[in-house]
Amino acid sequence: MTDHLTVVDHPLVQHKLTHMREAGASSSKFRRLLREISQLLAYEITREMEMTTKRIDTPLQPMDAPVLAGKKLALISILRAGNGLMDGILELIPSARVGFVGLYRDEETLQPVQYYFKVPDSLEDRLVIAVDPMLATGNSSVAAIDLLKKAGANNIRFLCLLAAPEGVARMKEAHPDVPIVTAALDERLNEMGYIVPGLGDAGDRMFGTK
Ligand SMILES: O=P(O)(O)OC[C@H]1O[C@H](OP(=O)(O)OP(=O)(O)O)[C@H](O)[C@@H]1O
Ligand SMILES: O=c1cc[nH]c(=O)[nH]1
Ligand SMILES: [Mg+2]
Repeated sequence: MTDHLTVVDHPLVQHKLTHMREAGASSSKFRRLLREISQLLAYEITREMEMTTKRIDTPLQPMDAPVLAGKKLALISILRAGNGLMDGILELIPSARVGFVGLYRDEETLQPVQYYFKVPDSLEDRLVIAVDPMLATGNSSVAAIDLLKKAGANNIRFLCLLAAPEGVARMKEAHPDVPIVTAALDERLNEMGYIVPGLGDAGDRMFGTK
C-alpha cells in the first residue's frame, strides 16, 4: 500500500459504523457490527498482497491459477478491543497466524501500560496486520508497533475502525512505513483523550464493562 491513510468510504461500512456509534446499541449488536465491518476493512487492507501461481487441473484443462505467495500473514490483536476485529478477519483468512499485544491506556496519563506479548515466529518474513478499533492519541498503536518491530516485523499495516487526526499524525511521525486503514477519520480528541464524535470506549461497549 502506498497511501499512509486509507478511509474506507464504502456505503455498507459507513452505514454499519453509524449504528455502532449510537449510544443505545447493545453490546451484542456492537460486536456483530464490528465483526461485519472488520471483514470489509480486511478486504481493503489485504489488497496488493503478494501473489504467485499454482498449477492446477480444472475439470476442463490445466491452468496456472493465482494463490497467495509467501508465509502466512500474522494478525495481531491489540487487547482487549482488538479481539472484536480479529474474530471476523480470521473467518476471512483462516490460515493467518495470530498474536496478541496486551496494552491498556492509563486514564490519567493516556500512556499505554503493557501486560502481555505473544506473537508468531518469523515475523520478519510475514505481512503483519495489527488491529485495534480505536486510534486516539496513537500512544497505544505506536507502542504496539514498536514492540512488533523489535520482534522482527518489517512489513506492518494497521487496521482500525475510528481514527483521530492526532493519532494519525503521531503514527505518521513514529511509523511512516505503516499504512493505516480505517472506516472513519473523526474530528478530534476531547480533553479526556476520547475521539469525538466517536463511539465511546470500544472495549467497554464490546464487553459491557465500565
Ligand atoms: O490511541 P490511544 O490514545 O492510545 O487510545 C486507543 C487505545 O485505547 C483503547 O484501549 P483501552 O486502553 O481502553 O483498552 P481495552 O481495549 O482493554 O479497553 C483502544 O482500544 C486503543 O487500544
Ligand atoms: O475514544 C476512544 C479513545 C480511546 N479508546 C477508546 O476506546 N475510545
Ligand atoms: Mg477500553
